[in-house]
Amino acid sequence: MSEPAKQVHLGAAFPGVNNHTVWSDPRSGSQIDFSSFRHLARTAERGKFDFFFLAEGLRLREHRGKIFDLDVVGRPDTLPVLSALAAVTDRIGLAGTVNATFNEPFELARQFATLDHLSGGRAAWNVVTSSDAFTGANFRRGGFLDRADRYTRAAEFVEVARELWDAWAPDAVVADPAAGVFVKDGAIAEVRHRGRQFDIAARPTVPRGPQGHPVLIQAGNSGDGREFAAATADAIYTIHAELAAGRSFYADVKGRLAKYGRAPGHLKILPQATFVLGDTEEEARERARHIRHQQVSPQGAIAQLEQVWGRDLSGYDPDGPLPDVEPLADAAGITRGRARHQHDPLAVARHWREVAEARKLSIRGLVIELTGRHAFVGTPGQVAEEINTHVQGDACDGFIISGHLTPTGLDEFVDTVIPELQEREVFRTEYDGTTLRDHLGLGPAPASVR
Ligand SMILES: Cc1cc2nc3c(=O)[nH]c(=O)nc-3n(C[C@H](O)[C@H](O)[C@H](O)COP(=O)(O)O)c2cc1C
Repeated sequence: MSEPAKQVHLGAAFPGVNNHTVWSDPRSGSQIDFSSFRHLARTAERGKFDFFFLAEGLRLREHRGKIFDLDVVGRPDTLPVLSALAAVTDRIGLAGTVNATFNEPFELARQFATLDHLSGGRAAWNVVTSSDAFTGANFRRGGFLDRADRYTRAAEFVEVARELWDAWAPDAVVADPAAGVFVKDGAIAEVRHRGRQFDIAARPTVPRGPQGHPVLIQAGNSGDGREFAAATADAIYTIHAELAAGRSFYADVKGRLAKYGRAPGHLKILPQATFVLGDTEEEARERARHIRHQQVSPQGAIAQLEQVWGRDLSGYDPDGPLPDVEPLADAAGITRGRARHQHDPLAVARHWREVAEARKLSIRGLVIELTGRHAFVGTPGQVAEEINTHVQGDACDGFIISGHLTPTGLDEFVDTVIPELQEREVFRTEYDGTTLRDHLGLGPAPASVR
């Protein structure tokens, strides 16, 4: 008998604070009103998604000394939004991105345990590790973390959070009126932790949550990031959505699990992806072309070029060729906050020149060509088939997907692609369990050590 097909896992990301979110479209709604978050979360729940997902940005991006206002700017805080969504959804997981560099374990463990209670076991924490000084200047530590330390801090952070989540015995609350006892004697441990990053003695105030430990997601790509995920996380949010790149990432990360006593199924690999649908493939491609032009405006193309070149290029024509001047070697500084292409601008510029020359592309054409996200483009059947090919081909376990429009960008996917996946028997038609751990097939959290 052949093996049963792997089940596809899906997260629904609220469109981000980046140029992939098309805010200029007349159909685009509020980025801030609760009704937008509610619409998207409920749509994803109607589609039986595993979870709804919010990213986090802690500092507004600046470009050439000004707030970068070509993309969406500004977002409400993640945890209150997810807490409010817990009240208007029943089953879907609620995943929030929160930084391990600038927060404290006691506060964060308490907040996620609370979300887990409010949602009946649907909380997930996406642990991110951005450590740049620009963002760090927001915080009372006044500084930031050496980049090399970002995962040692994250690992110690998660270790402490787990001790805090385990501090209440599962049966701590007895509420026995006859005996006059509310909490069992000795059932709430004091957590004492002395490490390089944290030195605390704490007795958590929130009882153990329904999931024990909220689901942990990790977003990061380096070797250290992969190792941290293999040791610690339940899922990875990755950028490797192309089939070949996905396969090699998948093999690499799943191959790291055994040494931590973990099985391949314990860590789900979920690349980010987007989609464009049409009644025919040609219509979908035409729509995708239109969306890319909405995402990369003429000014946006110049701004992205300036990020790589590290200098003012406002005098160049976006519909003309690449600048004849070379990038400044030290491009860091023209854009502050989360920006792409900062690592090796000279190499990026070389590659961009080669592509522009080979394909005879203007500045804007090149940026459109090279800065898109992985997109599934086609009819609903084609998109479902491609998603399934990635999952069955061990390039991933599913995707965290986002549409281009807030908040209705996912409607079409839920109405047309989800039924195609269900028809192929690779995606649930109903939720089997009640918790996010159930949806992801993770089994219970490690039992409390108490
Ligand atoms: C797919 C993906 C999504 C991410 N989302 C966020 C985010 O929402 N907020 C944030 O501060 N950092 C985010 N990050 C940044 C990571 O936490 C991390 O700082 C960065 O990837 C550097 O770590 P690395 O060297 O291991 O890749 C994301 C990273 C990836 C790969």
